[in-house]
Amino acid sequence: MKFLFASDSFKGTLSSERITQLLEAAAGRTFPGCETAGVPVADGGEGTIDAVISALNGTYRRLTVHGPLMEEAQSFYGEFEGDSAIIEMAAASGLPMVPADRRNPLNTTTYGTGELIRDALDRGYRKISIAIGGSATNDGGMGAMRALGVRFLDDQGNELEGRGRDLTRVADIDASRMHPAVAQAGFTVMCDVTNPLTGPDGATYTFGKQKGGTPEILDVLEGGMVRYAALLKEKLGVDVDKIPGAGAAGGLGAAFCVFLKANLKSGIDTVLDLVHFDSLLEGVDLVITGEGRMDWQSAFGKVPSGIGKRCRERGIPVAAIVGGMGDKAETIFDYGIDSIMTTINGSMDIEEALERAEELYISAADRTFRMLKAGMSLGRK
Ligand SMILES: Nc1ncnc2c1ncn2[C@@H]1O[C@H](COP(=O)(O)OP(=O)(O)O)[C@@H](O)[C@H]1O
Ligand SMILES: O=C(O)[C@H](O)COP(=O)(O)O
Repeated sequence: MKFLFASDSFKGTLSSERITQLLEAAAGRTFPGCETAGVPVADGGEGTIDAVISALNGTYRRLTVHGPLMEEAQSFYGEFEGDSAIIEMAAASGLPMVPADRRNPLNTTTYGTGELIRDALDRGYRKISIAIGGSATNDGGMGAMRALGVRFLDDQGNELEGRGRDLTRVADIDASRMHPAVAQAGFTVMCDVTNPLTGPDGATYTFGKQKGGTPEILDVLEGGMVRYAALLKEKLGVDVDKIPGAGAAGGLGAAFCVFLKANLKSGIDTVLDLVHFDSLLEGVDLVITGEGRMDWQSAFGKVPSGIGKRCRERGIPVAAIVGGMGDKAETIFDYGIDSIMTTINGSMDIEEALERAEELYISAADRTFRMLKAGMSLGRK
């Protein structure tokens, strides 16, 4: 019996690596002597640098940047031998960095992510991967581009800060003062979702609510984002609106396409390739994956859908252990995931679930393995 563990982190509560440790212990309790392997994975959101640094022996560079509300924030990116670096936008502009009562995508900015890129360029890195997702922002990437020298102007010629609310004001773009090293560098962008920039499946209406957007705020931001997309097309000649991934991280994907001439890739597929996931599947009987919350968004390129796709191609069953389930979580059954177990095991509010994350995960892991063991005896009589 061989199990492979490859779960996304549970945002803000459990890292991918910790989940692997908990699964290894639980597997041994129900299947003593079973063979297990684990690999940290991520899809572009929080935890992507950790997964890639552990797979490729990178090191962390730590620095101070501006967080999502322009506050001072400690951040980091990953450095590798040669001239490669990996940046995770969630490490500078991520949702957990904003206290719940201050979350409002009109006010947040990706400026800090631009500062990370600027630092990497200044230190000579020219092959830069940027993982995007898990953001607190819906600014179309204006903040990040401003940190790299692009000026976004209102109809009076005043420079805008590059927060979400500026999407409704931006009337002109001046990219002439872009950091000179941008032109010498190659950027690969790892998106955690495949959503377009605008529309019902776009950045604002899909992910704006979790960033604190009320229906009224989302309507304002969507109006601004439509305007912004038209301006990018008019001033820079690039039509990003329908590119898959342009809507990742509140439209940061779109800005990277336009200003950095970046290729947008699936974050999970890129990470799975980097950790040689396909070869890890050799001889595996069952894979366990998961994420903090599984819902209809999970099929848009998140960890479970990426893992499910590769396992289904090889006929390997996949069980998911997730914190909670939301709307249409069962859609994931069409993407190679065979079952979903939640860690929340009784009536409790989300705060309690987050506080007791590890204990609840252990219980769910034990229940999962017991269920698998029971399933193995089916048809034996
Ligand atoms: N231990 C947990 N138990 C229940 N829900 C959790 C837990 N950890 C995170 N979550 C929920 O998961 C949500 C984030 O989803 P997750 O799948 O981890 O991130 P992402 O969608 O960025 O990949 C959080 O808003 C939180 O409500
Ligand atoms: O808006 C974003 O940051 C993402 O691309 C999706 O966010 P999530 O991974 O935090 O749900």
